Amino acid sequence: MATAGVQEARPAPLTSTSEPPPLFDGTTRLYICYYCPYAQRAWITRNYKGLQEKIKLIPIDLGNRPAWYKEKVYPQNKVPSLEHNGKVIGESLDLIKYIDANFEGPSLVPTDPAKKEFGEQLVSQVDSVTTDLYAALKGDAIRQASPIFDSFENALGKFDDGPFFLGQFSWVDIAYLPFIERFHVVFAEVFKHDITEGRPKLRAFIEEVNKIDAYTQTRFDRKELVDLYKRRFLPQQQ
Ligand SMILES: N[C@@H](CCC(=O)N[C@@H](CS)C(=O)NCC(=O)O)C(=O)O
Repeated sequence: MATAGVQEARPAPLTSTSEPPPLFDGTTRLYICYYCPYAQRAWITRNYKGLQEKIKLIPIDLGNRPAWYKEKVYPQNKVPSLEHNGKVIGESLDLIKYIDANFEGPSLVPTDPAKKEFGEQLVSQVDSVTTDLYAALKGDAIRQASPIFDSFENALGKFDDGPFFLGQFSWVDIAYLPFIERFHVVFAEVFKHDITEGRPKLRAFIEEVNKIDAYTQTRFDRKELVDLYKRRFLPQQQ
């Protein structure tokens, strides 16, 4: 298991010339890409539950993907996917819940009905929220994204027994965190705008997640992230 503060070794991504691992040999494998926010959700979940020894990380080079990944592992040809018990499951939001329900480690879904219901509501909105954030990058970014960051601030105020969306750290934080990380960094570096300014709960949230090793192990290099976003979403900023 990774020790606090020590970075777990990151194996080199598999490419079109890499041999497949010995598939369906009983090993549980999580196929990811280091910069993918969806894969990061499953990766944080695996780390938070302390499953570093039980779930092997298999990074894929999406730009030069091995053909066997689509043919033999995951026909949808996306990451993340999880090879477990002779089958392969995908979709990051489903995977958070699947890993939580099928492996040992601290539970990520609270039992309190009010928290459960609010959590389901927040997670059901995450795809449209992130779509709107990416759309904001193409327009008047700060003005368009501000109401979304305000909605995070409001949601973070709903439960007062901790700094996270449902008070204590949960699957909701994992669903939102890879995107909050990316937009926090990109707004700071590209637009010189601190999304936590005037949003103390969002600031506390970011401070607290940065103390969670399961997450910090998965963080993407700040400079590489900005370069990637400039190339992909902000060609006008290059
Ligand atoms: N809805 C999927 C989205 C996964 C996804 O789009 N992953 C991207 C990388 S960030 C991918 O694999 N793209 C490859 C492709 O679309 O060909 C999930 O939540 O798991």
